Amino acid sequence: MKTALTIAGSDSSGGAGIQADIKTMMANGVYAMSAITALTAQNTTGVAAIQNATAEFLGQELDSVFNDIFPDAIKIGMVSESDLIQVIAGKLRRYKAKNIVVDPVMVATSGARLISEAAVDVLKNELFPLADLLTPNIPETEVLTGMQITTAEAMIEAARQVSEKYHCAVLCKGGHQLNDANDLLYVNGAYRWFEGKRINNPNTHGTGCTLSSAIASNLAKGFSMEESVNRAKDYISGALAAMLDLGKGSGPMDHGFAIKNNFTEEA
Ligand SMILES: Nc1ncnc2c1ncn2[C@@H]1O[C@H](COP(=O)(O)OP(=O)(O)O)[C@@H](O)[C@H]1O
Ligand SMILES: Cc1ncc(COP(=O)(O)OP(=O)(O)O)c(N)n1
Repeated sequence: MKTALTIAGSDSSGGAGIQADIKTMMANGVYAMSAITALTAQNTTGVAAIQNATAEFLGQELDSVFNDIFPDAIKIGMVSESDLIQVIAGKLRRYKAKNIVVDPVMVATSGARLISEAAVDVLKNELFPLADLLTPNIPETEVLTGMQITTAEAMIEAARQVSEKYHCAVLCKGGHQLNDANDLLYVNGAYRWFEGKRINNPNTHGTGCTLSSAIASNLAKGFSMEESVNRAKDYISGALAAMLDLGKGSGPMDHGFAIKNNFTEEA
């Protein structure tokens, strides 16, 4: 069985972060492992508190995973402080990690800031150069380029700039702002649109986490970057279309929609 590791924060309400990643990886047929960067006290209405792991402990989590079950792909999500980012970068280099997907999580849809101002530069300088794929949404792409992105052309130009600067593929997600649910992949000097029909579901908590871990799962299984994105788009569309409705705010998706079977039947 292929394996994937998520390095991210825990979401106590289970819709984003580590919990979304593990559910997604399982539904996409890979063995899921985790290194937790932070605990968040969070639900569908917002983030009440954040407790970061220490850099030393995060390092021990990563050593424990890499020295035993080597991950075929890695997804990196919320990492809020510079020292944690530096530990991750050091371990990825040391263990020669491959198929690295970095979701540059900055602000939750609920409005909570999930990375300190100071850590954004460390993320760019230390982690981005190790990534095979970056998956910023439009506000994150604006922070990374200093551009204002209001058109499809601006999305292409911004993705080009990020891809050339960090020598990796970039998937700029239009889900929250532009163009239906069309995302733009910029890879090796060329771009391709991945078109998604916008699903009229107000419950989109954890969409970014879910997409990036679905892509990592498919890279772990040996699919190309383009096919991994294609399959991940199909998966997230299915999870949104299942119309789960939980919580008082923007609720989670049904990550298990594709694996409903005898074990999920109710009495
Ligand atoms: N209502 C929707 N219908 C279909 N796809 C969506 C919808 N909202 C987001 N997506 C898709 O979910 C993925 C995550 O995008 P996005 O929500 O922008 O990420 P983030 O959570 O990082 O802001 C993208 O592929 C995006 O196109
Ligand atoms: C612990 C944790 N990590 C990441 C996020 C952000 O999730 P994301 O999928 O980018 O988007 P929203 O959930 O904000 O739609 C989070 N909330 N918590």
